[in-house]
Amino acid sequence: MIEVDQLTKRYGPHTAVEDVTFRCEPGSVTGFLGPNGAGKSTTMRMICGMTPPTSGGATVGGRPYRHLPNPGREIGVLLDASAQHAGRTGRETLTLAARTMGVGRERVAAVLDQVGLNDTAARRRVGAYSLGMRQRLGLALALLGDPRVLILDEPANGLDPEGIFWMRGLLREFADRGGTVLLSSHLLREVEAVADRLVVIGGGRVVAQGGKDELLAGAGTLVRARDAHALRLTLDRAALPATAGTDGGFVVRAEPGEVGQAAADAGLVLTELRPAGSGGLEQLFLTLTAGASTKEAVR
Ligand SMILES: Nc1ncnc2c1ncn2[C@@H]1O[C@H](COP(=O)(O)OP(=O)(O)OP(=O)(O)O)[C@@H](O)[C@H]1O
Repeated sequence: MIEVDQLTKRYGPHTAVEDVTFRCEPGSVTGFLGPNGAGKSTTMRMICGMTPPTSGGATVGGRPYRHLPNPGREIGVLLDASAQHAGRTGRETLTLAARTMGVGRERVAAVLDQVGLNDTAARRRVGAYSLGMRQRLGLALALLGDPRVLILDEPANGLDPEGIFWMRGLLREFADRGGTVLLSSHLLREVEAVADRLVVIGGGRVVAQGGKDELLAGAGTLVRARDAHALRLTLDRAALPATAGTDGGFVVRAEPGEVGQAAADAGLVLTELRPAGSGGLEQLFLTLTAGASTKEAVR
C-alpha cells in the first residue's frame, strides 16, 4: 500500500506539487497521469525519499521510505533509466545491486530473463544500451529484491509497441499476485490499457482520481453554446464545476439536466448537451495538455 498525504513541494516561489493526496492498494495498478511538468516525477521522488517535501508526507507499507531498513526488498523503484553507471555491464549492475540488497545471485539471472535481456545484452556495457534496453534493465533492478510494491516513472519511454505490450503484461501479473503498482505516464492511452485506478495531475494538483471505469464512464456532461463566454459565466454563477476544452466546449461535473436548466434560466442557446462518456476524461486531459502536444497525449 502506498499512501500519499497532502504532499507539497515548492522551489522558491514555484509550486511544483500542491496538496497531493492518493492511495495505491495492493492488487492494483494505479496510473499517475499528467502532461510534462505536471509534478509526477517530483511526487514520486518525494514518495521514495529522494526529494524532501515542503509539507505533507508519504508512506509505503505504513512507513516512510527512509525508515525502511532494506527498501529494495520492499519497493522496486525506476525513476531514471539513465541513472546507471555507463561503464558497467548490465549483469555487473545487477550483481552489485544484489550484493547491496543481500539477495542471492540467482535473482540476477531470474530478473534478466523476466525483462527479456539475453546473455549478449547482459554482457554489454550499459553505455551502449538503447533507451528501451535501459528501461528493461531499470525494471530488472526494480524487481531484483522481489518487492511487493513497484514505483515506475514513465517506464514505457523508449520501448517499442511490442515492449509496451510486454510491460503491461508484466505489471498486470505483478498486481494480480497481490502487488501494488504506481506508474506514471504523459500518455492517456498507455495508462488506460493497464491501470485499475487513475490519478490525474495538472499544474501540481490532482484534478481527477478514481477507478478507471468510473472515471471513463461518469465523466460529467459535455456542453457547448453559441456564446462560450456567456456559458462560462452561467456555469460559474450556478456553481457548476466546469473544465474548458480546447474547442469551446466544457466538461461539467453535473448531470445534463442540471446544466441544461442553468443554461435555460440564463436564456442561452446550447449547441450540444450530452453525457461526456469516455470523452470526458479525454477532454479533461486535453485541457491539461493544451499547448503541449495534445494529439500525442491521447494517442
Ligand atoms: N529541482 C528543481 N528545481 C526547480 N524546479 C523544479 C525542480 N524539479 C522539478 N521542478 C519543476 O517542478 C515542476 C514539476 O516537474 P516534474 O518533473 O515533477 O513534472 P513531471 O510531471 O514529472 O513532468 P515530466 O514528465 O516532464 O518529467 C516543473 O515545473 C519543473 O520545472
